[in-house]
Amino acid sequence: MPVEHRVAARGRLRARVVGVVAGRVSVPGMGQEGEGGASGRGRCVGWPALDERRGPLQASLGTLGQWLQPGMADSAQAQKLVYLVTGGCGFLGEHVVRMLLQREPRLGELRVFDRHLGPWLEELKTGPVRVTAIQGDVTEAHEVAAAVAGAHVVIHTAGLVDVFGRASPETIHEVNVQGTRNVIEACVQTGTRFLVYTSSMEVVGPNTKGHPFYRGNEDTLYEAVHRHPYPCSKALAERLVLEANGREVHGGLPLVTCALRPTGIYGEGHQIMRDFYRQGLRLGGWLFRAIPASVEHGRVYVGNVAWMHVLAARELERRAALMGGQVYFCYDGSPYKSYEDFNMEFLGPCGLQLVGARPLLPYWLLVFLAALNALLQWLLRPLVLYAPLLNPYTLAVANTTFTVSTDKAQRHFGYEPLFSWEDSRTRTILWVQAAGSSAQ
Ligand SMILES: NC(=O)C1=CN([C@@H]2O[C@H](COP(=O)(O)OP(=O)(O)OC[C@H]3O[C@@H](n4cnc5c(N)ncnc54)[C@H](O)[C@@H]3O)[C@@H](O)[C@H]2O)C=CC1
Ligand SMILES: CC(C)CCC[C@@H](C)[C@H]1CC[C@H]2[C@@H]3[C@H](O)CC4=CC(=O)CC[C@]4(C)[C@H]3CC[C@]12C
Repeated sequence: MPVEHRVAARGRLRARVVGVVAGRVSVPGMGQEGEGGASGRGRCVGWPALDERRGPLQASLGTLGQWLQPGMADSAQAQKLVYLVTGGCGFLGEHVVRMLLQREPRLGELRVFDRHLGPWLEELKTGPVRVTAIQGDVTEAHEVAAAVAGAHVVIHTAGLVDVFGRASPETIHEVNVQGTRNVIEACVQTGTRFLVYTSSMEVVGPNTKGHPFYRGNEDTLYEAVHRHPYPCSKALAERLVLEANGREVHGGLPLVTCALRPTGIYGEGHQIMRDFYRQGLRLGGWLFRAIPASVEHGRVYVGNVAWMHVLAARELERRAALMGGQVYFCYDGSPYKSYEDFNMEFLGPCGLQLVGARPLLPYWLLVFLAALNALLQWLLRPLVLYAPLLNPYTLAVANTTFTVSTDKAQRHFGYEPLFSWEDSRTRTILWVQAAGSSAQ
């Protein structure tokens, strides 16, 4: 393990740096001109309203020239940048970290900030890029500020992803909303100008009424009403990020922010996929259909989500006027299918079978079982954490069509999926097989 030491950051800020390793840089990406678009707004039932802290420059987005620091365009090729990835050791975060090291030619230093640092960071020891592992908590403003100080770009992907009732609503709110507020304030205090936030499709829906969202885009009208703490927190945090666009940061220049909204992410490291696989193995290779095949669920490969983050972060500087304050769904060529049929694309080749062309249990019984699980969770909470996959919220999400069809990220910053559906599928199958065999 690396030797623990402390570094002084700007002013009186201090960060806990637990390791410095280096990685590799390779192939550059791309980018092209695009046009403007709209961002979505959700409503959380039973949650506090946001502080109305709008930046002074928000209403007056300038021309590209106004956003560039003097000489930036000329020195763009030569300038090496410091990136910070919060949540860099999570499922998505690890892919973002690796993608930056492989595909961001201007990367000079990569800071990986997470509550729990992964041992795989040690692998990144060779190569020209300095990788700084920072163990920290986004809910601690001083830790965030110390990590952000001196960074050019922040990719804020840290979050508490919990739709199963493992964490309290207050904790989810604290990490996802206050954590995001801390990241924004740190950017403002320390002069960091570019912030990419990992939002979620859950910011839009499915809503509490179970309305379908069919091939929707960023401009599709949809009644976004949330009750569950996770989508509420993501919606509030996304709003904070978008409203922070244009705020003046230390040094006088405007903050530029955007939010990326993945649908259900799959790929190497996807815990729920691994859990389904293990459950199937325990049941002798069978899984039982619970949701009608006609309910389509949007899914996106983790490598493409990571690639979209890298491109968005890169292009925020050049296309600030266009991208600032915008939201983008994350999409790729993954087929539209029901949650279970989609999982079978990977679990099938691993030897599992999905039983039933139609759900084996009537829907009312699933609703009853989900409600029973919720009741048991509440009753048992003082004694033990009971958090099964099936609860009223997950059932509603799984049972509501939610698919996106958009090219906004392509138009605004030249995003094209880096991995084809075939590649994404093969990579995921190989990972499921390896993860499954390591569980035996
Ligand atoms: N998994 C999915 O299908 C989707 C995820 N997202 C969003 O993507 C982001 C990443 O999600 P995943 O990688 O799936 O989750 P994950 O749980 O694998 O990763 C989250 C990371 O954040 C870190 N983290 C949590 N609380 C923290 C804190 N207080 N301080 C510092 N680090 C903290 C965790 O240690 C973890 O490494 C989240 O913001 C999530 O809301 C959005 C859409 C879909
Ligand atoms: C047994 C049930 C009938 C099936 C359970 C499946 C569920 C566990 C999952 C179905 C849909 C998933 C969610 C969806 O992909 C959207 C998400 C976006 C996020 O930002 C976080 C994760 C999630 C909420 C994801 C969670 C698991 C499902 C509810």
